[in-house]
Amino acid sequence: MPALEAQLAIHKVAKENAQGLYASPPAQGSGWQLDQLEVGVPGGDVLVRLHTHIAPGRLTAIVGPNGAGKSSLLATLTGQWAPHAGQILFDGQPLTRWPSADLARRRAMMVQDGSVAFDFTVQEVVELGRYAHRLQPSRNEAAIVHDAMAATQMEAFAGRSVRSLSGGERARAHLARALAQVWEAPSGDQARWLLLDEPTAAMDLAWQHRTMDLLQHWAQVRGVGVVVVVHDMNLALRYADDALLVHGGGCLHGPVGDVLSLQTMRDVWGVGCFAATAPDGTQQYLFAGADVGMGLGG
Ligand SMILES: Nc1ncnc2c1ncn2[C@@H]1O[C@H](COP(=O)(O)OP(=O)(O)OP(=O)(O)O)[C@@H](O)[C@H]1O
Repeated sequence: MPALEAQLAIHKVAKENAQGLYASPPAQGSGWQLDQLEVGVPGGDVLVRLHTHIAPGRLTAIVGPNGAGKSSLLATLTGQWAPHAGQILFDGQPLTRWPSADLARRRAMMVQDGSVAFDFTVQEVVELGRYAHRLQPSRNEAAIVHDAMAATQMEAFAGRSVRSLSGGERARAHLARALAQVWEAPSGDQARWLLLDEPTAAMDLAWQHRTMDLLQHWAQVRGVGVVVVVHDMNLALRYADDALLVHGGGCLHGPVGDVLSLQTMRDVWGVGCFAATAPDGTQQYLFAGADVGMGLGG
């Protein structure tokens, strides 16, 4: 079995191998250094062990089965949950030493549950993204809010109660809020980050692709680090640079095509899968259903 395939026998190695394909994380620097990190629900068991580095300017897809710990990892990256063990360094400094106001200007989060406590309009929700900048506002505050709504085509909904929106529209409003929060670099050339938990889950096919395309653009052109939880392997294969697969208590982190191999589909999800190449050369998968091996039904 080739070395890569051996590493991707996930269920056999995950518990021992918390490193993945990026087995030697670079020395402290920009981005997220996950140093012998153990993630879990506060007071609960450890769900995932990780030792890796997430670099800015790349789109990293977090993938894995339901309940594997993807949202728990994001909650730990944002500092909402403390790690069970190990530490997180953000731009070389322990996350716990970062003042929350500084962090809020550098990274925006979009959670899975997009419900809001008050009856805010879409514009008010997007303006909330600018709250972190209230002490040092940009000269472009109004334009940023407008442009963030335009980026997700929500200008026409600006005055609508966010509670009245469909699931996909609400997701676009919250994405606009996150974009507004990190629209401009706060100072110098510091990288900004988007940490997004299944932003495309409620979106139709077109918006799934528009959203991932937008995020890829932000990573490639603006140098923003994008960490996004997705369940759609074809979205990950098409738009992500890297995949961080969370499974069986460990993780595999590496170039998306290496991590999300045909073997991974079978080993982790038990789903038969065929590769097809799109006209633009992107590898995509056709799924043959659960536990059917390589047969296409019948
Ligand atoms: N607040 C909580 N209290 C108790 N258990 C929790 C809590 N939040 C999550 N869990 C449990 O921790 C495990 C990991 O949950 P998490 O939401 O991180 O998974 P996930 O990989 O994001 O799953 P999904 O793909 O379904 O969104 C699950 O078994 C879940 O039931």
